[in-house]
Amino acid sequence: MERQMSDLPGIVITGISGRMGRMLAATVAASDKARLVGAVERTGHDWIGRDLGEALGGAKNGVIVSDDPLEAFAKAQAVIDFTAPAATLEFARLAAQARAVHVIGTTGFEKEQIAALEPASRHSVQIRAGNMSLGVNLLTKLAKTVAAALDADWDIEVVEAHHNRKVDAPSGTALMLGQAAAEGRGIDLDGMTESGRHGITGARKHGAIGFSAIRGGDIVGEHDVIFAAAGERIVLRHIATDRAIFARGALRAALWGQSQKPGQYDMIDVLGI
Ligand SMILES: NC(=O)C1=CN([C@@H]2O[C@H](COP(=O)(O)OP(=O)(O)OC[C@H]3O[C@@H](n4cnc5c(N)ncnc54)[C@H](O)[C@@H]3O)[C@@H](O)[C@H]2O)C=CC1
Ligand SMILES: O=C(O)C1=N[C@H](C(=O)O)C[C@H](O)C1
Repeated sequence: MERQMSDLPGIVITGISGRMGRMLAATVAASDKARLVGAVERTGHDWIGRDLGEALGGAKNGVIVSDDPLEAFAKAQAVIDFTAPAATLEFARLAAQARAVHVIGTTGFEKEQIAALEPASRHSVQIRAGNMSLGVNLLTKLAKTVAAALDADWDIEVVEAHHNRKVDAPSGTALMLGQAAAEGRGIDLDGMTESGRHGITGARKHGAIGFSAIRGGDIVGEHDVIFAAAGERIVLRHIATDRAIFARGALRAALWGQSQKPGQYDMIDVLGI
């Protein structure tokens, strides 16, 4: 029997006017596996109450931009959320109330905020990753493998570059890569991190994992994991040239989440790698 449009999982996108919100709107609209049923922005934004298609500069699509997340989530099977940490904490609670899958792309969380996401995952599927692309998730595996093969005489440095509007550092991806390297080396990343070097810093701490951030122009996202030893260097690199890779990953997660039990997941779970 042919599948009706209304049988497809309904998706709500939060932060709809943002860089990722717009990319997600295009990705869901182009998909034959999901349909857009809601779009959320912060209260006071000038898109609230407007037809999304028109707000994006095209034809009407019948989705009205809302600042009432609970009402929007109640109509959806999944929420795709690339906003800001405080907003995502609230959306986690509301997604759990609506029993909707919550795909979290937001980065820049404090440790306590990550812990505060857990209670909602007892009632909803929560999928969170600092990077939703296949390439970066594969790179975390490689970083872990390389770190496991090398001793602490190989200095590990994570260098990331992003556009000049990015508000958090190190990037969520850099933290994923640093965490993977720490796991490979069998150390706790906390207490073994070096970042923001400036002035007379003293020599590099033996065994530390370093983080550096570049911000400029319209760089979508670039990450190097450098393993540097006396006389040689290994560099693992990912370059994102199109935000569509993150949006496609997020939509894939939203669909995958439809058949999972409540709990916390990441993109490694989704991709099965
Ligand atoms: N995990 C991944 O693969 C990726 C993650 N990101 C992360 O996604 C987040 C957003 O990135 P961009 O789209 O570049 O930022 P952006 O600043 O362009 O968009 C964020 C949007 O969220 C909206 N927003 C903030 N608070 C809100 C609230 N309470 N209710 C509704 N909307 C709210 C803002 O108004 C804005 O439109 C960042 O944390 C970024 O690091 C970005 C790209 C890929
Ligand atoms: O803010 C961005 O743009 C990006 N954020 C994510 C991160 O913090 O790593 C993913 C990607 O690099 C783009």
